[in-house]
Amino acid sequence: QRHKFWETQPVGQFKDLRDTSLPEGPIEPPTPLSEVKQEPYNLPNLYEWVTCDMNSEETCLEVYNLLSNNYVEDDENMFRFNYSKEFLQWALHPPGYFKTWHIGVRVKSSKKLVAFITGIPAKIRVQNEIITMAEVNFLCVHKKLRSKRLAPVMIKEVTRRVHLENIWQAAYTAGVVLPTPITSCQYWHRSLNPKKLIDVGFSRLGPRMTMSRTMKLYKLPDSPLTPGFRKMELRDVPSVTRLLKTYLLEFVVAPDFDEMDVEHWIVPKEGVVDSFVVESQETHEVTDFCSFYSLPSSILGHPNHSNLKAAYSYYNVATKTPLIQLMNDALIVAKQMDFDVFNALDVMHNEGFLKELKFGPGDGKLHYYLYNYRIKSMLRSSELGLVLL
Ligand SMILES: COc1cccc(CC(=N)NC(=O)c2cccnc2OC2CCNCC2)c1
Repeated sequence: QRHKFWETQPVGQFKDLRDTSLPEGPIEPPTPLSEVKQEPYNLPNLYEWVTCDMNSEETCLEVYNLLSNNYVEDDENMFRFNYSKEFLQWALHPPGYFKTWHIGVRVKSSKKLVAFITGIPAKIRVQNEIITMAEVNFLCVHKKLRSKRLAPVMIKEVTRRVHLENIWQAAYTAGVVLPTPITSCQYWHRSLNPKKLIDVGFSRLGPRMTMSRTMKLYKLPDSPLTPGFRKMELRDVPSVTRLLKTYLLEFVVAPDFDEMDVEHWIVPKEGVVDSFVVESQETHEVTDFCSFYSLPSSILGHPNHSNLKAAYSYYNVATKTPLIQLMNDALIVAKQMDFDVFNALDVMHNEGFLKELKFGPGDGKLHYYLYNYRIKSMLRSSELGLVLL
């Protein structure tokens, strides 16, 4: 019964892991567009497909509410991701996006939105191949409709609509192990507001630690320490793009960003994504940058806290400033912006700062997957240069 659905899909199968004769690359060839199923997959009778226009305030609010009440929770069901409306519009409207890849399911009678799944196009390099893929995200089925096998049909429908745009690969993450991860990342948390994190049960007081000792342990300076550290601006896009493109070449799987992508994904958007550059005081060139996105979580059933303000490490490139110093400044500004916690995966060069900057390991893993693309063997998480939202 395990992976009944995934055993039918063009993804690396566990049984193939031993078979090193299988070539790296697409598992199935593209289908002629005329042979791609033209009509949507069948849904159970009571439900209908809908394309969600995220530029519509009303629809965006429906999607926000569905996710806010039914999306991913931590393993102990104490927290649930609470993506903001502005974040969802940012995440789903990158250059070249397709409205038809923002897919909802409504109850025919009540028109209530009860499920959602999305794709966005992205140029991803795998080794030396640059492939236009779909990044699939926000798969959500209302709690009351679980184990009706809706998720497989949602995945088949987004795959069909991706195929109609002549795109044959996808990238996605999950907190569960499916056939077959290209890598599994450990996530790490750096306390910024330890008292609140302990109050809400996100963290626990260490052995032989008092609350005041803990608050002192995580205390940070009031402002960044690196000379020339400032908020990124639109005028920094060319230099940040050069820094990021060069840096990401170090990794086996990474996005191939151009200036339009950097303008969309990295230029600060209030309450959504923040980024900072280090501008050399002598040459005025940008030598480093760091960025993090804002993904709050609802705190479930707590008497006096309802929201956990969390920053998630995004893309960081240090060429002159030590990475540890750059990321310490990221922690300092995140604390200044009243974030409670700063999260990071052990991808790229992150392992180099996690312990030194007092991150603690989370209690789970985030697994990365490619659809219809086989790679020889699993990557080390430090070989991954892709951060999904
Ligand atoms: C603290 O509130 C939570 C609410 C729901 C789930 C989790 C645990 C968890 N699953 N965390 C992650 O997946 C995670 C941990 C560190 C960095 N990025 C992450 O996930 C990102 C990227 C994948 N899509 C969700 C956000 C925590």
